[in-house]
Amino acid sequence: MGLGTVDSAFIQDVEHRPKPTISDAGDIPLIDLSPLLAAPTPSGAHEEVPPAGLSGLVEEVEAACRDWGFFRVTNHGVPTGLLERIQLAAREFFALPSEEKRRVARDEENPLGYYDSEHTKNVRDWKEVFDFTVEEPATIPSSSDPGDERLQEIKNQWPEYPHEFSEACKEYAKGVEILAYKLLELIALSLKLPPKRFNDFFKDSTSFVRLNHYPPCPAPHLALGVTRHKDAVALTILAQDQVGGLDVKRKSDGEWVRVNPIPYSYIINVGDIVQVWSNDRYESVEHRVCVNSEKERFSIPFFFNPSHHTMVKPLEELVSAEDPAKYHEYNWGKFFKTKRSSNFRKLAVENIQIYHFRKTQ
Ligand SMILES: O=C(O)CCC(=O)C(=O)O
Ligand SMILES: [Fe+2]
Repeated sequence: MGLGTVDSAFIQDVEHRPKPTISDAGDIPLIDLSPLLAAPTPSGAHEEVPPAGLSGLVEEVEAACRDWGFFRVTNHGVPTGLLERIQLAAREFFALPSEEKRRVARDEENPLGYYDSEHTKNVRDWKEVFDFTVEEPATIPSSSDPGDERLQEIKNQWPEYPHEFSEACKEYAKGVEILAYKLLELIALSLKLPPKRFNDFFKDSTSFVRLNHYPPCPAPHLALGVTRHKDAVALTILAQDQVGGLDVKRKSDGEWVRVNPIPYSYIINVGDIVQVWSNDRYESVEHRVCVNSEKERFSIPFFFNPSHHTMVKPLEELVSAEDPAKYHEYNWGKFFKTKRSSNFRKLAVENIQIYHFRKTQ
């Protein structure tokens, strides 16, 4: 990071390097959530039928999740001031000298804090990150070993500078979590389920927020800010700045398309957990981040995750004799622990993925 030349650990294989031009994902759905402010909230519904004012919105969410796995939202209710405050805190934190940032570095024991050497698909990402959980502390398994039932409390590591940092982070997380629950309820309704069908899974959540900083890169045609990947989570709620660089693999034709920034909107994507719960009705879609040689970029994903003890499997209501469960169940905590410990270093093999739980048909 910050090297004049690019270390070979960052270099992508030829087929995964970004092309010089990319088309804009202009047709990615943009959903106006204002009906949520005017009509009863999704939680006002007690049945699988959305309240009158929300049925159009639920249909839009259904189409977006089915056709794209990605959408953007406006009028989402997260106060602008919360986003501006955490963006400023992130900018100030990443501008600190490296030794200062390393005082809150993650290590093998604690997966939270600062980190600049993540490998996605065994290629190093051109970025530095800071992770914190929404619940403080959060509980996860101590080991990825399925026979080991011990648990571990993971604690946020807050830096001394900037002084406002932890406050800005905590308040932002609380604000976005409200939006996360609204989206979860809309997604439940869109699958013809009661709006709170998923809510219990999120008590004692393992949700976390990541601050991403992508410094200018001298070789943006060779490296990526984040290598192509799918999010292992339930839902991601992403704030990106005005620089741009997020690419989504469009389902209709498999082309990479750029999600250009719209100020104060959020980018939502369904993760692997929703894919499994919905028995593949909604797929978790591949995405990546391109970097550029002039501008640094910041982004802030909120990863909405269930409790560690959640057993993830296709929902009973969505499977039938004609449409049997496509996945074996897996324990979210063990999955998370395996993924978090293995992305700490370059591996000789691929990291854990949900298709390892797919049933052969
Ligand atoms: O920076 C972005 O736009 C997206 C980052 C991302 O995909 C991730 O952190 O999982
Ligand atoms: Fe992602």
